[in-house]
This record gives sequence, C-alpha cells and structure tokens, in this order.
Amino acid sequence: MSNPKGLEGIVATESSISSIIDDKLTYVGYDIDDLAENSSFEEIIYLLWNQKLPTKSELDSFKQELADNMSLPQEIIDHLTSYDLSTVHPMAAVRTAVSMLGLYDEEADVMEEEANRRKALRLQAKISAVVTAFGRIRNGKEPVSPRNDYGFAANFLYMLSGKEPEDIEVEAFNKALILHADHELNASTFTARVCVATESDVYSGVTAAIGALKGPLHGGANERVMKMLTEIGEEDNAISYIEKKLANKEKIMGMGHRVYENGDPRAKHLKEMSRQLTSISGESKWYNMSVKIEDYIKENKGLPANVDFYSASVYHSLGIDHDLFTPIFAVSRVSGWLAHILEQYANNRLIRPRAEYVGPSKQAYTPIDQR
Ligand SMILES: CC(=O)SCCNC(=O)CCNC(=O)[C@H](O)C(C)(C)COP(=O)(O)OP(=O)(O)OC[C@H]1O[C@@H](n2cnc3c(N)ncnc32)[C@H](O)[C@@H]1OP(=O)(O)O
Ligand SMILES: O=C([O-])CC(=O)C(=O)O
Repeated sequence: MSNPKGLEGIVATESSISSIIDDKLTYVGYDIDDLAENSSFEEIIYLLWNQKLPTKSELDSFKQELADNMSLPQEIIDHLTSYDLSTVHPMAAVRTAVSMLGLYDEEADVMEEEANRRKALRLQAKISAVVTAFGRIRNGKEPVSPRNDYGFAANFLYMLSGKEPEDIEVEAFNKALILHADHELNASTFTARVCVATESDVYSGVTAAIGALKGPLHGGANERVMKMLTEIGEEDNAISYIEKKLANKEKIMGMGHRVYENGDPRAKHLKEMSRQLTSISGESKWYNMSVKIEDYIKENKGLPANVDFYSASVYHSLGIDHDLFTPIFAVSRVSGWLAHILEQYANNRLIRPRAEYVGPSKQAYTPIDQR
C-alpha cells in the first residue's frame, strides 16, 4: 500500500471548481489574474456555485439576496455578548457562531439541493456579520447593520469599522476576497468534503472546515506573518531575525506551499496591493521588510511566498485587527467550501481511506492487576 506522508500528490476526487496546473490557478477555467483584475467577489461566488459567470441581472439579484441575508439572529448576538471575548481567539468564536447558526436555520437538516443552496447563501452572507459583530462587540461597540447600497466587500469593511470605506480600500479588499475564495483540495476544503460525504449537513461541513483553516500551517499563517513583522519592527532587523529562526529550525510563516513549486500566483497581486496601501498609510516598512524576507527565503531555501504572506500587510494597512486576518480568510473561503460541499452532495460517496498499520502485533492481553 503506498503511503505518501500528508497524502502528498494523491488525487482524492474529481472537481470542476478550481484547478492548479503548472503553477496556474483557475476558477472554473478562468485565470485568477483575469478574475482578480476584473471581477467582484459576488461574481466569483456565483461562478463557483454555478460553474458559469452571471449575467448582469443574475448578478444584481444575487447581490441583493446576499445583502438581504446578512443580518444575524439575535441569539447569536446575545451569545457573542455573553462571554469574555477578550480571551477568545476569533477563529474559535467564529467556528462556534457558525455552528450555532445551524441551530436557528429551520432547513439545517433538509438535504434537498435547493435547500442546500439556500443555506449556502445564508451562510455566505451571515459569516461576514459574525466576524464583524465579533470584532465590534469585543471592543464594547454595537454591531453595525449592512447597507443596501454596498457590495459584499464594502459592507464587510463598513460593518467592521462603522465608517464609510474609501474606494481604494474596497477595491483592495474585494481583490483579496477573490484571491482567497477557492483553492482546489486544500486542507480545509478536503475537511468540508470528508464531513459532508457522510451525508452530514452544510453547517457541520463549514464548521469542520473553519477548524482546519485555523491552524498555522494553513489559514492561521496570515496572522502569524504580521506577528513576525511586528517582532522584526524595522527593515534592518529582518535578515538577522530570519536567520535566527531558520537556525532554530523554525518555519517562516507565509512561505512555502505543498503544490506550487515556482510561486503562488495570488501572491503577486497581494504584493502589489501591499506596496500601494503601505505607501498610502505611510508605513512602507511593512512592505519593504516583507520583500527582504521573501527574497532571502527564495534565495536560501528555494521557497516562494504564499497567499498568506502579503495579505498580512494588506489587512494591517486596512486597519484590521491582526487576529481577524484568519476569520477574514474564512469569510472568503466559505464560498469555496460551499461550492465543494454542493459538488460533493451532487455525486457523493463516503470518503474513507485506509491506514497502513505500523503498531505492535500479536500482543497477549495482560489483566490490569498484573501490569
Ligand atoms: C493558505 C495556505 O494554507 S498557504 C500555507 C500557509 N502556511 C504557512 O505559510 C506556514 C509555513 N509553511 C509551511 O509550513 C509549509 O511550507 C507548508 C505547510 C505550507 C507546506 O508544507 P509541506 O509541503 O508539507 O512541506 P514540509 O513542511 O514537509 O517542508 C519541506 C521542507 O521545507 C522546509 N520548509 C517548508 N516551509 C518552510 C517555511 N515556511 N520556512 C522554513 N522552512 C520551510 C521544511 O522545514 C522542510 O525542510 P526539511 O526537508 O529540511 O525538513
Ligand atoms: O492549497 C493549499 O494547500 C493551501 C492554500 O494555498 C489555500 O488553501 O489557499
């Protein structure tokens, strides 16, 4: 039985949602570079869930439906208000709140396709409200309701800060959401598919996926990139800091990737956004420091920057709290998880691989009083 560690290189399913071939990423056959430059996040969600781009009227009504479903049941707000959020990691709070949303959805366990699509829409809309409400409540502020005249990206920034976002901020955030939306069979998406392949419900699949995204080897890396940049503090300290980490056999967050060999095609977009936004905010040092680290790791370890690397300085420049970076990843990636969940249901078979047993054998049982 072949057993590559971490299932490296194993093709575990067919999918029509996204592909990574020769270091190129596509969503439903559209190049990520084209989508990042020209599209809206709502258009991408529609594309991932329907495998086609929407017409103008389809997109308008889809945007409206998302905006109409953003508000949260009062019970979720009450829950978020009921415990000490200052000690809770936002990813744990979001994981719990998303699971709770299932309790207040009458269709949670209805397994028909149309009901699953309705739940997907509600979840996609509400996760944005969960993250922003959490971000506000823990700072003693009231949640802010979405605005009907705003798209998804603008509404997220508005619901988080309570202020009208600048066009450049909306543009950058929209692009970041697009770039994080789907990524073939990454760990959290695989987790979602394994979960729902037991014929479990959409809320369980997304809750499981959030748990997988939280880890530092996956989505949790973006928060840690900013922690590293903050610890470095000044550009001149960057290389000695990295050398010390590598000498201690520590990993550099935001670097390396299981699939990409020559570079993550999403990173260049985030890098350019980081350059622009840090220059506008007067904090180019975060960008300059990041470039130094990227170049050093490329040259000395042959590892490319991944999507998490420059997203850190982008979100920081948008004034977002560092521990909300991974929840924001979830706000985008839930679109991909939901697409994969719908695809899994449409052609389901239980996912149940085998393990190669390497433990002891032929052991004689010893009664407890003789051990
Ligand atoms: C959205 C995302 O999930 S993108 C990934 C986000 N995660 C991170 O940025 C965390 C840092 N990166 C990593 O841990 C890894 O590169 C991963 C998890 C992304 C991919 O890992 P894998 O394909 O399993 O590679 P693995 O961890 O086995 O590393 C292979 C070798 O490269 C080294 N390496 C890999 N990534 C790094 C890194 N970021 N810093 C330093 N060394 C690294 C390992 O130490 C290992 O070296 P060795 O062979 O001398 O022991
Ligand atoms: O594909 C992966 O392994 C991780 C990743 O980049 C993502 O999920 O966006």
